[in-house]
Amino acid sequence: QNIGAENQLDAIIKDGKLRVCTTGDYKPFTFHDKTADNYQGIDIDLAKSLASSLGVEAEFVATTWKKLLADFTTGKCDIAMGGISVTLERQKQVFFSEPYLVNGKAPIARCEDEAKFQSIADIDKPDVTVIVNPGGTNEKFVREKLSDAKIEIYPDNVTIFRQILDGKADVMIAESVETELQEKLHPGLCAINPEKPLQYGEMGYMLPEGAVVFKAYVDQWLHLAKATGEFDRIYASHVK
Ligand SMILES: O=C(O)C(=O)C[C@]1(C(=O)O)C=C[C@@H](O)C=C1
Repeated sequence: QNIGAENQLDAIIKDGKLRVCTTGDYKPFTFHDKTADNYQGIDIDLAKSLASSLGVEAEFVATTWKKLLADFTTGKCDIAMGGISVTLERQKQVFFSEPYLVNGKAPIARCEDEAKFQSIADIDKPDVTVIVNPGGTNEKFVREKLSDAKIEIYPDNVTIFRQILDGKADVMIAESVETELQEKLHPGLCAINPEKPLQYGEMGYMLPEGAVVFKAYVDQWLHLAKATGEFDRIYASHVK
């Protein structure tokens, strides 16, 4: 259905559901658990909290990093949540909520290589293989910053970290929150300087272009989630 932008909030309430586009491949924000057949993560819990504040159900709509913008701009969902970077390129076609996290791109590698990969220049060498998931800002970053290193595209952002451990690639450059979690999930991998990312980044929720009333609501809900400690509680339950 094509909802007039200014009526988005009313339409969601009337519809009884909040359709949330999410990729399900990005811990700790959005993860599709195949066995349990459900979505888990910081942004999944926050989506449920947003839906509940509206008195509606959250309905998760699967998307991919490649299809995210197309799925969103063709109206497959009301909001997109799950570790999405705010970019000016996307902002030309959509609105973003206020940013809810600041982090940025940082490397992760086998721990024995930590000293070898301290900077972009260290990584950008012909004998270094950088593995990257396609379609998002990780791919954009490595394509812009690396010219000599080998770039290997690997489609599954869930098993991608295992590839480094197995020696199929040397480094991945991802978001610092993610590298800090993945080093815990993969003993042998080390997040490299996550406190000093190689590039500044912010995460936000993707909203329909022009949906000013809905954006005002989401921003206020987010503000309250932060002010009341709900945001921190949800965050801490996924990042131990
Ligand atoms: O495109 C974005 O918004 C993202 O931040 C998503 C993105 C990516 O850049 O590919 C970020 C980190 C994860 O490793 C997976 C997905």
